[in-house]
Amino acid sequence: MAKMTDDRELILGVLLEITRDGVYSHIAIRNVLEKYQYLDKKERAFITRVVEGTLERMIEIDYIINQFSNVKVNKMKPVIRTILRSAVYQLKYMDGVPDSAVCNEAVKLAEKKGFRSLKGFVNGVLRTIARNMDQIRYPEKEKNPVSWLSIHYSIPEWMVKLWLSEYGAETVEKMLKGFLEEHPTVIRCNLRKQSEKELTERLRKEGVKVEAHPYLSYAKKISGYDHLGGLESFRDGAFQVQDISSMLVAEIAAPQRGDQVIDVCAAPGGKSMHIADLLDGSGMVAARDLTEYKVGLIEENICRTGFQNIRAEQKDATVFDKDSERIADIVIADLPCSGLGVLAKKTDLKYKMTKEGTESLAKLQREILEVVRNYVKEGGALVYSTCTINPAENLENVRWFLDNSPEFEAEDITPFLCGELQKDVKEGCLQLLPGVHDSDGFFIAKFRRKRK
Ligand SMILES: C[S@@+](CC[C@H](N)C(=O)[O-])C[C@H]1O[C@@H](n2cnc3c(N)ncnc32)[C@H](O)[C@@H]1O
Repeated sequence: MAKMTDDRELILGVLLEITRDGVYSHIAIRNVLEKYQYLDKKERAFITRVVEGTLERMIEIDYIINQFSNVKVNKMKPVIRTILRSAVYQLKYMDGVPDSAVCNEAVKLAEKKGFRSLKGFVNGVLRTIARNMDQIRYPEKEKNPVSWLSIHYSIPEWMVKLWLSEYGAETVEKMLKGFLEEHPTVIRCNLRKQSEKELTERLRKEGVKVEAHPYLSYAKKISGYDHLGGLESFRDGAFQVQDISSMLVAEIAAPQRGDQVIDVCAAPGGKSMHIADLLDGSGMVAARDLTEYKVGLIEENICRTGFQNIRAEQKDATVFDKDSERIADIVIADLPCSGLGVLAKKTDLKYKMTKEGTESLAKLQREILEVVRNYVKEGGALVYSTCTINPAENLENVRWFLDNSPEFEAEDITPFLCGELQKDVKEGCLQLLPGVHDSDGFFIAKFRRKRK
């Protein structure tokens, strides 16, 4: 039992780092699991599940707490608020943990953290919630769809409104459900290292379950392994973890032997490595990013695969690089964005991103596009992509770009896609939606510099 208390204290620490101190959830979770390597598999899984689940369901959890507590969540001390949140997650979503244990452990933890005087409060709120879990009053779906969707799927109201106006209620609900579903790991076979068939056989020998992905033959869904670092095939660089949506960028870029490619925002290097692979040892990919740290991440990936036709460079994409003027057959602009298409993977992002944040990112994207279009040679291509489902960062930016860049024309990406995706191409571009497509939310457009 003492061990469980320790786990809950670790959970509290991680959640505070994320919600109070602004640390990214994947980093906070990775740090704690690395620091406490002696924890067994079950404890590690418990910590990960409670942290991620609490973040995933935090809007609903706060709504429940507010219904039964006189002190509202936003008035509580961060430690108490966080203890209550993770306890309510366990009460509502983890059948395997008895309610009494959840309440007792939360009370003990409050005392251990110096809140002896609030033990009664924590106990009272949690026991009332445990008793009334079936009696919670939610907003009515028909009368107040925005609140209902927001609370039911724990998505901020401003995001629900944004998507309702663009995609309609039925699609939005599919998307929100999609964010909460578990997704298998998707990998890309490094074709230069082996065929997809050879990789599948190798992975199966290592005990991994491998399934085909419907959108691309060399993409696979894998499961049933402990951790990636434990697989020799991964350490050898036989494959790359990459969502299918990201793989489509290189497919749509369609590099030809000997092409010069500049990827202006490349870290950690997924799309650059993919293009280097498709170039089959020829040409060159300049994989750039802003900081030394990010460039280091690209270098690690280059090292792992051993590819020779790619180099990492530290360059600010908003600053014009004279040496790159009109030299690229392909420029990849996979730009910093609000990330609203990957909320399933980045559980804390929905609380950190704001409407204003999306607006300034849309501006930054325009600023970068204005600079990097100059690197595309005559007849060359510029591929623009984001991992968001915010129209202002996607189709609206495409329209803006075409209006302001008469030397470019839109290129229809339909021929580069499988039949299932071709029907979703709009104005030559593809908007993938989580829960609707078998992928993250993602956007891809392609422009070509006209020949004179
Ligand atoms: C969407 S991520 C790129 C993901 C990458 N293309 C891949 O497939 O692995 C956007 C990247 O833009 C970088 N970035 C942000 N501002 C930048 C700038 N001014 N110049 C260059 N890179 C920038 C970020 O560091 C981040 O790595």
